[in-house]
Amino acid sequence: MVVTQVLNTCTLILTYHRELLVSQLRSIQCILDNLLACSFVCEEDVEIVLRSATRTDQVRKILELVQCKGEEACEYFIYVIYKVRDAYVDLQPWLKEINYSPSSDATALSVVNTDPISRYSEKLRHEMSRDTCFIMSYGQREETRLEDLYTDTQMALLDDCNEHLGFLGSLDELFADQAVFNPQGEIIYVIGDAGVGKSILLQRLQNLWSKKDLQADAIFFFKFRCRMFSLFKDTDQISLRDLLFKYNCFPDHDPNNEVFDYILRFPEKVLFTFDGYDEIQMNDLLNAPEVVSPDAKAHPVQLLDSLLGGKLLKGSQKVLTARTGTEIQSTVIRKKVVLRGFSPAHLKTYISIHFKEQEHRDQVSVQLDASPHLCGLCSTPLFCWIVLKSFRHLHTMHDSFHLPETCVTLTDIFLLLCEVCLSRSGSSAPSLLKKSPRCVSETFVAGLRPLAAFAKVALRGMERSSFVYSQEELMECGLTEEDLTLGFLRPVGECDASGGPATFEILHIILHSFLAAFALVLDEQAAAGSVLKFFTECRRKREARCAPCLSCFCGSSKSGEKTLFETNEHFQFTNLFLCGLLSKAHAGLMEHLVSPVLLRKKRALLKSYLSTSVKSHLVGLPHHNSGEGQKVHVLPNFLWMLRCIFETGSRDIAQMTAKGITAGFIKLGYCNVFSGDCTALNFVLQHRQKLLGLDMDNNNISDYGVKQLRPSFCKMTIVRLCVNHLSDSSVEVLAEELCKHKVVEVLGLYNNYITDAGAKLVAQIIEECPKLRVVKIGKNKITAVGGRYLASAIQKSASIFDVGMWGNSIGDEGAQAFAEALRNHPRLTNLSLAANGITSKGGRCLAEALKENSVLRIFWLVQNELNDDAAPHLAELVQLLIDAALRGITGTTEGTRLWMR
Ligand SMILES: Nc1ncnc2c1ncn2[C@@H]1O[C@H](COP(=O)(O)OP(=O)(O)OP(=O)(O)O)[C@@H](O)[C@H]1O
Repeated sequence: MVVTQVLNTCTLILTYHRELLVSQLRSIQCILDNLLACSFVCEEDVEIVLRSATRTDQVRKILELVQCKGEEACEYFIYVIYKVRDAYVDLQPWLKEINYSPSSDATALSVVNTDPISRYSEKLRHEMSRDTCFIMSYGQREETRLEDLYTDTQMALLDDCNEHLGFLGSLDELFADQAVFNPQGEIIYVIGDAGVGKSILLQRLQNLWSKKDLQADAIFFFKFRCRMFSLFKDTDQISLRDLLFKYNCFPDHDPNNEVFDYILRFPEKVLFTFDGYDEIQMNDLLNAPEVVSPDAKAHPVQLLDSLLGGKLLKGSQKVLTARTGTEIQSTVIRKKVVLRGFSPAHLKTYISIHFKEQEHRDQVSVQLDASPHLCGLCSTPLFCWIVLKSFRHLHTMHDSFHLPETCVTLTDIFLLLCEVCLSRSGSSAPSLLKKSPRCVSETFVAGLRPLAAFAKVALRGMERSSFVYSQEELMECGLTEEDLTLGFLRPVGECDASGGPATFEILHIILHSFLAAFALVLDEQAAAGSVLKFFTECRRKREARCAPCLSCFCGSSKSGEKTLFETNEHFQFTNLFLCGLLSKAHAGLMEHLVSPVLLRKKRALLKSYLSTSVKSHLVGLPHHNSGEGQKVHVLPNFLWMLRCIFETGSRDIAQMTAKGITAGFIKLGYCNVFSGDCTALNFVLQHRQKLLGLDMDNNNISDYGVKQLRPSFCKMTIVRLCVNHLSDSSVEVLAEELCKHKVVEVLGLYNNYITDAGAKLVAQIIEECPKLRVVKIGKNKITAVGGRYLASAIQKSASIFDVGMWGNSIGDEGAQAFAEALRNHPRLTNLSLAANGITSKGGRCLAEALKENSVLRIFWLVQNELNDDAAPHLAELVQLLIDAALRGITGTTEGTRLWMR
């Protein structure tokens, strides 16, 4: 401070702090540019400075120069350091130390930021804005702006055990501390099913950052698609610098490597996005040592591994996306977000963004409302996009186009997409006056040549697990230049690592799978049996899969054998579409494209394969006995089997599967079941004669899924739908069905969005279903009103024995109602009223009621607002209970201690 007062002129300040400035001042060019622009120095001065060999000498020269020019030049020198913060980050503490505040003379002068770091940041923003402002659309003819079409989706936060922690309110919250379960971890891990919008979410982040609208402290943003890493040869070796600059953008005018140095010094200012980690392919390279030096050359996958594992650029911010089910080491994860697709409200918004005309909005909404199954499919943004796009296109082309109805399959949706692409070939803009009748088979027959060629391309890619094609390869498969604009492909500039000719990929990986399936069906040359090649591949991979992992990122592979990391979902999708294309429902169309005899042969082969594998799968499932009878926890492959069976539409196989489930209780918990899958499940369960328990906890079935399961509830003894985003409208369906059939024994609805209206319906189920023993309805949105309905129903029920109400807000009024229910209840043994906002008033009522209850054994009251007032009353009853969990009582009196016993 004393020094600052003495050194009251900038000239003296520079003299006094010369040593520090010489050692810390970087970005010489920016200082020189500004001194020159304001005429404090001339061109010749600049030349003299730049002639010095080292940076430190250059700084010395500059200091001499400005001090020679006088006080004004010295102050301007400091002012530049003050204004261009990013470039002179090291000197910011020094400015504080000297208490610098610019004079009005200095602020009258302008400062231009010509610092390489800021310039590079600007360049990155500019290129990122250009690359991210459009959303994928059909072909290269039509483009939609991201900001016009982007709609929020449900982004759920998970903890390290995959327990639901609520939703993200906005994308900015992605970087907030909320739900961080491992502060040492650096990766924000975003997972979700195929087509749920992971890539679009990253695109949105990139676009926001490019416009400086993202609340993340990042000067640089590097985006990578994991798919690009499969384009490198095994022998390729590159440096981290090349990985960053060659595959994003190159820093101009940076002779002293300042940008890269900055990145190494301040990795926390760098944000990375890596899209599609499930597509990373592992190979022998992974046994090579990890990369720890930023100067070393290594295979790009190793660099990726080291970046993700924090061995390189430790402290950088990283968002990684992958398909659900892709496991990575939890120690590197900071927080986890799972994308759940569109909620009904999002869907409405998306429809209104898509259609400007009210008439179209209404038509689509009416058609969707009539089909919960289609709505379920449309909760996945990709499927929704196809459905709405197809509607718009086909509606303008043809007289009366309706969306597919009740039993729409994924094959139907992708056939629609192909129809749209093919109907665009050679067609002029659709005219409102000249609408033609729609004939699907005609469109496909007319477009068969390009369709078969695209299918061939897709099959090739699928066989070699590489999804990027050169124009040459496309031509080899029979495509013409004109075909490329049909809409099946999109260019992928960023994968063009070597600056070579353009490369392309199929619009979306699921369309890729669909086209590969089409190729298998169309192929008249290969043996009919080869149609099953990807089923075999999936089985092989299932059997071979052992701890798949990147070397340091996911633990090391012990076997040393060539292990594949990628999920085999694209094969599973190909199989699924194969089932659809060979189904009887599509025979009418396919017979126009392939010989009917061959088609029948392939169908028979597929059917026989499916039957055999369903049988062996079901026999092989691990059964175990539980209090609720024989139970079987199905494996994820079971879900794919159900999906395939549904696509075939084969009642025989569905019947056989239903019979093959010998256990009385199947667990499909944490199986990633989404609402669209419920139709497939229902398709099989319809054929089941015997009663069945079904545990679907922790999935994403939503109200649409429950509606799809409606016909199956008649045989369900156990209905567990906890953590599934259900609202009261699901409970309406349940109440109708369960009360009609009265076989239900266990009802699990924990952690959904059920309100008092839903609670009233659950109360009806309790009253009307005489076998109902267990009801779990905790963590919903039930208040005293709903609490009273439930308590009154429980009071009347002679069968109910276990009730979980934890985490609602029934308060004292609700507690009073439960107290009444407890009084002399003949069977209620377990009750949880924890975390319900109950105070001592409610506690005293419960205590009084307990005096007249001799059966309650487990009673949870933790996390309420009881205090010592209630304690003595309840305490004397503790002895009666086996496990009275009554913590949460405040106060330190004798009563409390008694109570805590
Ligand atoms: N939030 C969104 N708003 C509007 N449209 C979306 C949104 N998310 C996805 N879409 C639509 O769905 C399509 C597929 O999304 P995207 O490619 O991001 O899915 P994904 O989860 O990355 O799929 P995959 O795992 O199969 O690669 C997008 O091209 C877009 O048309």
